[in-house]
Amino acid sequence: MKNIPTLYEWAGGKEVLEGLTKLFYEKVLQDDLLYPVFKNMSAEHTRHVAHFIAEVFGGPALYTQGDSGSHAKMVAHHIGKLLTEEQRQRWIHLLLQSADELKLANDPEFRSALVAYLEWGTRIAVINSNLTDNPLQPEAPMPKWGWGEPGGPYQSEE
Ligand code: HEM
Repeated sequence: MKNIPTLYEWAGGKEVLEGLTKLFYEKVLQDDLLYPVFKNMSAEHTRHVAHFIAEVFGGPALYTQGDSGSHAKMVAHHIGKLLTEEQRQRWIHLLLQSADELKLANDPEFRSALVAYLEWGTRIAVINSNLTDNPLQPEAPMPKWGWGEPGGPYQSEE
């Protein structure tokens, strides 16, 4: 059987993902639709998002251990932000544009897994942005993303 790398390994690891989010948020801050949403983001935001994705993609615990983050803390950042579908689509568009510009792995399998994750993650972010309370318990596990299929429909925590 072939040795299948994690998405993290295939993407190129920590430096590649940090480079991706760095370029991405430079674009975000130039974008009329997203600038108002991100204008107050912290200096660490860019690296934290890279570390979150790295961990979800099967890499080391860069977000939960390195940054003292958790899935619930990440979700908390989106609560009440009232993000729109238009903003979500622009977010994905700029992220994928950054991936192309940086020549991230572009094989169909990797890009399919990446887009699937971004579709899932951004839709969850929009749902959470319309809530007033965090639906996650502090100890909720980090999501894990691999090469395969979602496995079932969205069902709320209620
Ligand atoms: C896969 C999708 C996403 C992931 C993995 C993600 C990840 C994160 C993480 C890890 C943080 C916390 C950063 C920190 O600790 O400093 C955060 C904050 C935030 N995210 Fe997301 N996010 C996603 C989608 C989105 C989308 C689609 C939007 C808006 C269109 C958005 C808007 C924000 C905002 C406004 C914050 C707070 C920024 C601040 O500190 O002012 N996120 N996100």
